[in-house]
Amino acid sequence: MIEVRDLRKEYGGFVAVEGSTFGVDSGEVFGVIGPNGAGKTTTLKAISGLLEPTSGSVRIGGRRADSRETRRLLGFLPEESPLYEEMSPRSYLRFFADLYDVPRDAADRRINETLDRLELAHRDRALGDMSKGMKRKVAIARSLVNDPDVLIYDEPASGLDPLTTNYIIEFTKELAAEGRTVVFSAHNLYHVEEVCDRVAIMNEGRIVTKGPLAELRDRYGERRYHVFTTVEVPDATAEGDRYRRVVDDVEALEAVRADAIERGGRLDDVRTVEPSLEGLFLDVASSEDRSAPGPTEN
Ligand SMILES: Nc1ncnc2c1ncn2[C@@H]1O[C@H](COP(=O)(O)OP(=O)(O)OP(=O)(O)O)[C@@H](O)[C@H]1O
Repeated sequence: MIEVRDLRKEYGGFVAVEGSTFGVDSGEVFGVIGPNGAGKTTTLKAISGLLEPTSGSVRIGGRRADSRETRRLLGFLPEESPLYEEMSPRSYLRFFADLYDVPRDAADRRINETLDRLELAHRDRALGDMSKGMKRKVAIARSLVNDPDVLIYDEPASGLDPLTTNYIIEFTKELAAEGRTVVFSAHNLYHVEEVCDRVAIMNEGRIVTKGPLAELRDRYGERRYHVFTTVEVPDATAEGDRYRRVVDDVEALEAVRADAIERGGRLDDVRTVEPSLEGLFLDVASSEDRSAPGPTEN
């Protein structure tokens, strides 16, 4: 659905994005993650046809990102979305539906449905009097007025309280489950972990790695085992009436079991702890420093 090839964007002489290549399949949720200034917004704006690449190409459904046809099937949620403060959500959304030539009846139906799904009350109150979370929901509703197949969401839940953040993440999942393709940027890695099928990790304008999260975890993250025993074993910490030892592999786990039996106890429980994306990101960044691995294919 989305094909980004060798994307490069310079601002003046400054290279903000360089050599970005990736594809996003129809119905997929793809995360672009990385620290501030990594080039996420620039990438998302280029996909949305709002920024012309210095070189390279972006194609959506086989067409140029900045073509009229593409614009009709795309919904963009900017990182900061200034709303017209004196307008109500309803009049604001009608205004954008008009820009897309959505017939008034269909527009009103869609606006009501979307605001219902987003549980947004006070549809006729001025936007200026609304909370940050409510405004973000209106901006999300705006990205849906043309019923787009492709959604490009720049930090959709940034700076919101945990409840609203969770709500927006769940809503994004629903949009993907309806078959829409979603490209999503975040620097809070927890959000990405919740929603994305695959991710590209960016740093200083380049994609340092990309792929399914599980694969990136296998490549970079370390899985650990938390082993619980009924008796004290070396290097274990007491936890209630049990002892816990953290090990890296199955061999070490077996050794803890043997230690427990030797001391007259037994293995009580084992929990596998997957590395968090946060840890994974640090691993990728540090292996970049050491060996600068090239980006992998899709
Ligand atoms: N219009 C511009 N003119 C000059 N430099 C720019 C412009 N827009 C972005 N940059 C620079 O390009 C780099 C990438 O910016 P971009 O906004 O794409 O990063 P980002 O990963 O989205 O960061 P953040 O998480 O802070 O939003 C940054 O160093 C930024 O300062």
